[in-house]
Parts: sequence; structure tokens; C-alpha cells
Amino acid sequence: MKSVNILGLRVYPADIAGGITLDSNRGVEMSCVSEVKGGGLMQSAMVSVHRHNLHFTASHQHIYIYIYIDLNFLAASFYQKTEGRQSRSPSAIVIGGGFAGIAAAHALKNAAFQCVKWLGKFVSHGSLFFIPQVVLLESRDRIGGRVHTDYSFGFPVDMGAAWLHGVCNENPLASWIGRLGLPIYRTSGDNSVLYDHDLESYALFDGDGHQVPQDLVEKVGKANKLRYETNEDMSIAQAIKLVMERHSYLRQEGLANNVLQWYLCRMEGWFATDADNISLKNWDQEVLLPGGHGLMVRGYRPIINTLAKGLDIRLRHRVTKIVWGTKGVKVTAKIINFEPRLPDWKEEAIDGIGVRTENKIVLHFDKVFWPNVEFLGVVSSSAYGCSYFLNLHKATGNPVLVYMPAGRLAYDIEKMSDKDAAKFAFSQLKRILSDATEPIQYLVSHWGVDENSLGSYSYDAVGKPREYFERLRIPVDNLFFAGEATCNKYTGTVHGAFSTGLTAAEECRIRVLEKYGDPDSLEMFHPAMGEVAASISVPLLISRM
Ligand SMILES: Cc1cc2nc3c(=O)[nH]c(=O)nc-3n(C[C@H](O)[C@H](O)[C@H](O)COP(=O)(O)OP(=O)(O)OC[C@H]3O[C@@H](n4cnc5c(N)ncnc54)[C@H](O)[C@@H]3O)c2cc1C
Ligand SMILES: NCCCNCCCNCCCN
Repeated sequence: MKSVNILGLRVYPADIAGGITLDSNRGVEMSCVSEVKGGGLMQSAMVSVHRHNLHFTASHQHIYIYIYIDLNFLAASFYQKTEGRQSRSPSAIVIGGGFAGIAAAHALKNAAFQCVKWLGKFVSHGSLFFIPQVVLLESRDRIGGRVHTDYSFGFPVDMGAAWLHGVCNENPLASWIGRLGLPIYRTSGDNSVLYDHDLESYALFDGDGHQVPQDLVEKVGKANKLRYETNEDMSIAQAIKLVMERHSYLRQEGLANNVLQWYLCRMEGWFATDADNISLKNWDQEVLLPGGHGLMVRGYRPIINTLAKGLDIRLRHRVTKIVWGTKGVKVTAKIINFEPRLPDWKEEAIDGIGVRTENKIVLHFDKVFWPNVEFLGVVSSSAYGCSYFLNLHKATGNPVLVYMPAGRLAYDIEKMSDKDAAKFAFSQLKRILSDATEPIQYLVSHWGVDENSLGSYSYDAVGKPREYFERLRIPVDNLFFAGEATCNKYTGTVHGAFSTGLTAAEECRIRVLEKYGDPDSLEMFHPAMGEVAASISVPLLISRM
């Protein structure tokens, strides 16, 4: 029996048909079909690789295809070319230049470097010949994926990921952040009621612009410590309703209820979906690293740029079709339609993982007219009606507020033009600060409708086992998968995506050696993944300690 604490809101309990044709003259050619299936957003890819036109592998005996796709599906294949030569060199194609794809390509490229060093020492003894070439194919005209730092205001603003969840040395990204000297503004410590914020520096208002007394906010946050015992999974929304029905003294009314709805709205932001979709059983099973949550003051871009340095990246290369192996394997739409088909357990995981939307509407003002707090909120009688504004001025010194709708609200706002979306965000601000001046610039993200992401990040859907995330990661024969939705521990995060990219690259490397290399040499190739950065410990630069 699973026990769940219920406390305020901390309730404890496209198909893309994708393809590449590697052309001997041009490199890569692609076409794509993209569609959204009702009920859930699914993606997959189909890549065709034709033996005769893999130009950059022409002199190699083994071609290693490493396919990395949108909703973080990664497929890899060995392609054997036996044209006389006995030399054996794999090549790698990474599909998708998000954090996981870039991490994988970076690690594979390092593996190549290690091999060259190793070769220098052993080739004269007739040992394994192994110089992988790595090419990364990215459908957008930029790298980063759901990490996208915009500079159009003249300073960095993250339109996707902005926080480092877990400001500590165990964070897989810590060594990179430390080494690059990137400052972090910590918005919460451990076990914060609001995930990435403490109730330390904020202002909550009711719809008429009156500030909600802080003791009420804290009281509601601490209110419902009841343990709820159930074997059955249900949604967070349903669980709260049941608890309230059974324990009338817990029922929040009037303003207290609106504050409770606001907590719920923040939880919906964390999972990018409505509370009706979030699994009571599994929502708290991800690992939250210690050290609280910190904003990347200069944005995430410097890390992705550093990891991408020296990689062969082909932008605007959308993968639409994959045929792999000596006889060819097809991966087609409906989630993933592999030939041969993926095993049922894998397809079930792809189907069962939820992905919905959180967006950002960034308002740039000529001056600051709001209170000097980390965030502003508007409470309402439903989570849908609540608002959350992150005050970037506190962390960065720039006069910027970021309005972040999630779930159904984000979905509805995505139907508006950018201008109307910005107007809507501003109208929410006007409700609480009547003397607010119009923004001078705005930016609007569209993660839900963007065919390259079709959602913001994955969540635990009601009735689906948590191990789906791990199932999604597990390789099938020589097909490999990576990305945030394959990360059981750190689902939905940048560091989670990053770590699965490294893992997938390492598994690919080992597979190449097992299949085509000298197994005894595995140790000699060791390395590469995480390499230098991981071994250097540089203290993180954290403000608001
Ligand atoms: C609004 C928002 C806020 C977030 N906030 C945070 C946060 O504060 N902290 C945090 O840790 N995480 C946050 N996240 C989550 C984080 O951004 C993601 O978990 C992470 O960036 C995912 O990386 P990925 O490599 O798995 O996938 P992606 O970044 O989506 O990478 C996939 C790549 O594949 C490309 N691609 C797709 N289809 C094809 C194709 N057919 N052919 C070729 N290329 C293709 C895409 O363009 C993309 O570049 C946030 C996300 C969003 C949207
Ligand atoms: N406070 C604003 C919310 C910002 N959303 C970031 C959520 C990132 N991923 C959460 C992972 C949940 N599994």
C-alpha cells in the first residue's frame, strides 16, 4: 500500500515521421511528416540510410548510426560495409541537438579522440582500428532544443529551461557550470513547498489587487499534512477532492481556497500539465538533488555552446526516415513503428509517458515598477485562473517579468497571436498592479505547438508505472534512446537530458566494441564520457545563499 501525504499542494502520495538520406554529394537530405495525435503527443522518426550513399563513411567498414530524436528517442545501428578493406571504423549520427543529443555527440567525439591516442600507441601491434566520425543532425536552425537562450533584448533570457534543479556538486552539470564560471541565483533551498521557490521573497495578490497576508499563504502551504492511503492510482486533483470531502476541517474556503488553487497552479507548472493528469502514486518519485533550485543568471546557452564546440552539426536537417542495418530497418510514425517492430514493453512506455506544455511570455519594461520580490502571483478560485510572474530583475538586474502558464491555460494561450498572448499576460499583471506601464518588448514561447518539441517536458500520467521512463531508455538490440523522458531519476530536466546523452553514448561505444572490436580493449577505450570537466571541481557561484 502506498502512503501519500497531502499537504497544500505538496501532495505526497506526432508523430514525426522523420528521415535522413545520406547523400554522397550533399551530405544529408530530408523530408518530414508531422502530426499530433489526439490525447497525447507522440513522435517518432523514420530514417533511411542507404549503403551506397553514405559519403562520409565510404572508407569505413562499420557505420554507426546514432539517432536522436525529438521526444528523446534515440536509435542506433551498425552498418557494415565490406568492400575489401579490413579496417573497421564506426561513424555516428546523432539526431537532435538538444542537451542530450549534444552531450551524446560531445562524448562520442571524445571517444574518437581517446581512440586516436590509443591507436598511436597500439596500432603498430595490429590492434583495433577505431576512429568514429560524429555528425549531428538538427531540424531547427539552432541547437539547444528546449534550452533556448534569447538575446534579442540585449541580454540573455531563457525561453525554455532556466533553473538548475539541484545546486550541488552531484549535479551532472555542476562541473561545466563551475568551469565556465556561470553565476547562479538560488530561488529556493531544499524541500521547498513550491519546488523552485521558497516562501521567502514573494507577493501574492487576490484578483482585486489586494495582497494576500503572508501568514495565510504559509498556513495553507502547511495545512494538509494528512496521509492518504490508497492502492489505486488517481490524479492529484481527485485526491485533493477526496481528502477535502472526507475531512471537512481541511476544506479551504474563500481566500484560503484561492491560495490553495495557486499552490496547485505551481505544481501544474512543475509538471507542465493540469492536476487532473498527474499521478498521485508517482509524482514524487523523481530525485530532487540537494542544494535547492537556482536560475542560470546568464542563461543556459554558454554550456550548450561549449559542449557543441568542434562538433559537425548540420542545422535545418530534419530526420524523416530511418532504415538501418544490413537489411534495413524502418522507423515510422505512430509513436515509433520500427521494422521489426519494437517490443510491446517499449511501445507501451512510449505511449504511456505524458507530455504537456508550460510556456513563457517575457515582458520587458523600461523600468521596474513592481515590488522587489522573486515572484508575483495572483490567486483565483481555480488553478486555471491563477498567475505566476518570475521577477528576473531580482536575479539579473534586468527589468523583466516572465509570465508562465502551464497545462490547459498554456494550451489556450498558444492559440493566440504573440501580441494577444503578451496582452493577456499584461492584463493579468494589471489586475494586481494597476499602475503597470506597458512593456516595451515581449517574447512568447510555443513549446506545445512547435513541431520540434510538441510539448515542454514529460510527467507521470495517472495509472502509468514510473518505470516507463526507464523502459524508454533501455536499448533494444542496437537501438539506443535518450533525452529527458528517458531519465528516471531527473525526469523533465536539463541535467537529466544531459546525463542520458552521456549514458547512451557510452552504451553505443561499448556496443561497437563488443560487436566489432576486441572486447579486451574495452578498458583501454575507457573514458571519454564526462571526461575532463567531471574531474575538475570548481565551486559554483551562487547568490542568495
Ligand atoms: C518552458 C520550459 C521550461 C523548462 N524549465 C526547466 C528548468 O528550469 N530546468 C530544467 O532543468 N529543465 C527545464 N525544462 C526542461 C528541459 O528544457 C528539458 O528537459 C531538456 O532541455 C530536454 O532536452 P532533450 O535533449 O531531452 O530534448 P530537446 O531539447 O527537445 O532536444 C531534442 C532536439 O531534437 C530536435 N529534433 C526534433 N525532431 C527532430 C528530427 N526529426 N530531426 C532532427 N532533429 C529533431 C529538436 O529540434 C531538438 O533540438 C523546461 C522546458 C521548457 C519547455
Ligand atoms: N517556477 C516555474 C516553473 C518552471 N518550470 C520548470 C520545470 C522543469 N522541469 C520539472 C521537472 C518535473 N519532473
